[in-house]
Order: sequence, then structure tokens, then C-alpha cells
Amino acid sequence: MYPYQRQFIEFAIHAGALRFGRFQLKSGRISPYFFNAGLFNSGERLRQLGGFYADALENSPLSCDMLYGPAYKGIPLACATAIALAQRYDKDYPYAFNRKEAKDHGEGGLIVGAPLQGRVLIVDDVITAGTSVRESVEIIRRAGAEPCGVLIALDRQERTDDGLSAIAAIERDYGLPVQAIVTMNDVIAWLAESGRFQAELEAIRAYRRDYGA
Ligand SMILES: O=P(O)(O)OC[C@H]1O[C@H](OP(=O)(O)OP(=O)(O)O)[C@H](O)[C@@H]1O
Ligand SMILES: O=C(O)c1cc(=O)[nH]c(=O)[nH]1
Repeated sequence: MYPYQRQFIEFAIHAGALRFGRFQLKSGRISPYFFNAGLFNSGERLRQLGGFYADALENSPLSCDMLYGPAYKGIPLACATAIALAQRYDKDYPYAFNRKEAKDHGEGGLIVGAPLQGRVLIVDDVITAGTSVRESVEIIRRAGAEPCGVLIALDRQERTDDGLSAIAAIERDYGLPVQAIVTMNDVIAWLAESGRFQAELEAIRAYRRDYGA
């Protein structure tokens, strides 16, 4: 694990964004942990978070023409990443996001921000079953642009109903590379090293026996 990944896990736990308990996921699965990017809920937290995303992108082979954040939690993530890329790396990427419900007055439509064009990087918080990424791919393609990859904070390393890992299925179906700041393996290694989360680790391991990739 790289130092920035360790720092990210500590940052997420400290902010309460990575927490342990009992959570129902979008997929219906009941998970013993949850990553809630909505709890990076101050200017300073968002500034730091954007820095982690920008560093992960710069340290990856991904390249793109613009960023796209799926509603809702992807919206501040794409904005924070765009700001950090401009500040840290002098790269001024356009960004856009969608509305969950189309607006029928004023400027109207589903997309806010820069027009979707060229190679579009999807920026989101987590991938579990991959539903959100699939929806984003459809939106980007419908606009005539080309999804070129996915940047997330946490790869939960789960499998889909057909037994494949959600990320492998995205790569297989769309040819999209996925880059995460950290994976669940990194989180587990960090929890084990800290020695303070024995019960949580056991619950996570049991969950992964059912749903792990
Ligand atoms: O890989 P999946 O199974 O799609 O699960 C992950 C997605 O689920 C959550 O979003 P959600 O649609 O719940 O919306 P929100 O951003 O409005 O919280 C999360 O922010 C991811 O986008
Ligand atoms: O699968 C989900 O719905 C999900 C998992 C998670 O850790 N965080 C989140 O916001 N959604």
C-alpha cells in the first residue's frame, strides 16, 4: 500500500465517511461497512478529498478530455477533482454532471456543466454491483461522447450476480479501465495492522465470503 492510500483510509475513517455497522446497499445487499462520501461535508474535507482523487488519476494510466460525476454523490466529487487537478497539476478539465430528474424549464435537460464530448472520465465514490457506472455509460453515449474510464474512491471488490467481479464486468462489457484510490483489500490490511477492529474485520470477511470478487 502507498502512503497516500494509508492516509486516505485514515482520513475517511476520521471523517466518519468509512464506517462499520449494518447498511442496506443499492443492490439490496446488507453490508457491515459503508462508504458515505456525503460525509466529506466541509470545505477542507472536500479540498483534501479532491487532492486524493487528483493524485490517483495522475498516478494511473487513465487519460481523458473531461470529468463526469453521476448524481448525487458523484457531483461534488467531480467538482472537487476538477479543482484539485487545476490547482495541483495545472490541468483545467471541463466537468459535467446529471440530474436524476430532467428539468423541464429554464435551460432544461439532464446534464449540467460542460457539454459531454470527447473522452469522458466517470468520477464516483464506490462501485458495488456496477449499476451506477452502467447508467453513466448510457448517458454519456446518448450524448455522443465516449466514456473512457472510471475513477472511484473505494473498490468494494464485489461480484455481480453472474459471479464476475463488478469491475471485471465493466471492463469486459465496455472496455473501461477502473482506477480506485483504495480497494477493500487495502482497507482490510489497514484494519488488521491497526489491531483495533477485530469484530469489524470478522464481519467484513464473512460478507466477502458471500459477495467478494
Ligand atoms: O455499483 P452500484 O451497485 O451502482 O452501487 C454504487 C452506487 O450506489 C450509490 O449511489 P446511489 O445511486 O445510491 O445514489 P446517491 O449518489 O444519490 O447516493 C453510490 O454513490 C454509487 O454511485
Ligand atoms: O452499494 C451501495 O449502494 C453503496 C455502497 C457504499 O459503500 N457506499 C455507497 O454510497 N453506496
